[in-house]
Amino acid sequence: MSTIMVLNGPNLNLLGTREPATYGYETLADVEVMCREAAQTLGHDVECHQSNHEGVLIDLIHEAGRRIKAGEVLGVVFNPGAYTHTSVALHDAIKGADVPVIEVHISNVHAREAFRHHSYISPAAAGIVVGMGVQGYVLGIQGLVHKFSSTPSKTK
Ligand SMILES: O=C1C[C@@](O)(C(=O)O)C[C@@H](O)[C@@H]1O
Repeated sequence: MSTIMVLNGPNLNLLGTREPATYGYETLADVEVMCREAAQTLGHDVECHQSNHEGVLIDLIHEAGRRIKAGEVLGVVFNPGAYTHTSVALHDAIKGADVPVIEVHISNVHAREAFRHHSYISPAAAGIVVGMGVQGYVLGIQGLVHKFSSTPSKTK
C-alpha cells in the first residue's frame, strides 16, 4: 500500500474561517479526514502536510520524489495556494524531482482576479482540479490513483 502525500500551501491552515464564501466552512482537519477516507477506499494511506513557507514545500516535493523511487509514495495532491501564481521554484521542484502532482484549487481561480489565472504549477502537473470546493482534494486523490497506481486501467 503506497502513500499519497497531500500538500497544502500558504493560508490553507485558515480554512473554515478564511473567506468562507470562497473557500467554504470545512477546516483543514475536515479536509484531511476526507482525504484519508478517500485514499483508504482506494487502498492507500495519506500523509498530510501544510506549510506557509515555499522552501518547506520544495523540500516536501523533493522528499516525495525520493520516496516515490523507493516505492513508498504514489504521488502528491497539491494545493499550492498563492504560490501557484508566483513560484518558479515549485515548478522546478516538481519537474526536477519527477513527482506526479495533481494540482488542486478549491475555488475556480479562472473566475477570479486576473492574477489568479496563471499557474506556474500547471505545466508541471499531471492533472488539475479547479473550482470543485474541498471535494477537489478527493477528486485529486482519485485521479492520482487512476492515473498512476499499478492496477491495470484502460483509460490512463
Ligand atoms: O490560497 C489560495 C487558494 C487557492 O489555491 C484555492 O484553493 O482556490 C486559490 C489561490 O489563488 C489562493 O491564493
